[in-house]
Amino acid sequence: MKKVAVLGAGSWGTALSIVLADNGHDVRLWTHREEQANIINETHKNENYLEIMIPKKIKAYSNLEEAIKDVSAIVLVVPTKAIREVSGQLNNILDSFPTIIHASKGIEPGSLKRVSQMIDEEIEGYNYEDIVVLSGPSHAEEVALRQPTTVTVASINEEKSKIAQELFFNESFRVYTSNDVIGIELGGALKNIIALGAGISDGLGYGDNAKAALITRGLAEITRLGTSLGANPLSFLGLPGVGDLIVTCTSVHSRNWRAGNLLGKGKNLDEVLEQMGMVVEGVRTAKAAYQFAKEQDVEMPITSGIYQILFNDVKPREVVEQLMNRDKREEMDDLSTLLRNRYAQ
Ligand SMILES: NC(=O)C1=CN([C@@H]2O[C@H](COP(=O)(O)OP(=O)(O)OC[C@H]3O[C@@H](n4cnc5c(N)ncnc54)[C@H](OP(=O)(O)O)[C@@H]3O)[C@@H](O)[C@H]2O)C=CC1
Ligand SMILES: O=C(CO)COP(=O)(O)O
Repeated sequence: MKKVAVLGAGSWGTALSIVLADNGHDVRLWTHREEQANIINETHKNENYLEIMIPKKIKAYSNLEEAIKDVSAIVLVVPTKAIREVSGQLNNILDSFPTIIHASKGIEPGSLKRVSQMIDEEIEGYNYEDIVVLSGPSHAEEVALRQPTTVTVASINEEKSKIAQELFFNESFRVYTSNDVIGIELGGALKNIIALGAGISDGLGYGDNAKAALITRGLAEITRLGTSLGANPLSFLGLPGVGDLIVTCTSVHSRNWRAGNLLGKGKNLDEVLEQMGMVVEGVRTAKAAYQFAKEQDVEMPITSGIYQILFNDVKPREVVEQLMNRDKREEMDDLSTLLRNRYAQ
């Protein structure tokens, strides 16, 4: 049994706490709101985020220092926009270096940093190579019901990814390892943009053909950007790539899909975000990926179209028309060059 602190008591933090508690660990679920910690401890529910009973042995904390005392692992699972703030708070109170596993999916606009890079910048003295990312097709709602789920944990330090695999692995939560931190983080972050697109497509009344096109061509542009940033292209064929694209683009559980669906039905971004009440990571990540694509000189037409819908009030149908009328091309042209170059080395 290990002592583990899960920081972030939203849907995903709660679901991951349940996996850890099922595995016999002493789980401390930290929220930045004292009232929420009291409610969780009294009722064993976290109703705004998940409609399930939380095992009684999971204890909620609102005091960060108490929550992380003597833990061997910290699971950081706040929205990407809060990663720096929470990591900064940790920096002030950590007196040892437990294994840090993050499960957040996003890229920071402006700096274009991935989550592990932000953690590294905020926590002094922590070895970047030891940070672990957990990602994959995993709706919190299904994980909390112990439905079969598969994820990947990646770290440059193999020993750390094995520690994370051991912590979470059980009969309904199968965990693979990888050393491709860049690919695993980018796959999880960038698929949220495509999920917004899939929701928009459904909101416009388009069918399965359009969604399959978005998933497949979305994967192509994720792979283009990802490999230009140093990811292994094969990672995008795995759980945090294709797997997570399927799960978020085809499910009403996905907040990104739901937000896109409302946009497709004619609501504007402010109205959508107000209605959602939970984090929609694809919005900020679309801003970051649009900027990244320009910097890296990588073609990302779907991401660019979604950026135009989100931030420039371009009508979704106009974007669809632009996408369908782009210059004719061979399907695999740049991807085959990319794979040839990589494996010729
Ligand atoms: N839900 C899912 O199925 C999955 C989510 N993820 C990823 O996990 C991350 C978290 O998502 P999820 O749990 O779903 O999000 P939710 O919106 O469900 O919950 C976010 C939680 O973080 C808290 N929070 C927000 N800002 C801060 C802050 N500055 N300090 C401390 N806590 C803060 C929120 O508190 P408050 O209640 O006050 O707003 C809330 O408890 C995202 O990056 C998401 O992409 C990954 C896989 C699956
Ligand atoms: O990442 C997820 C499932 O793997 C959850 O996606 P949403 O944030 O769109 O709900």
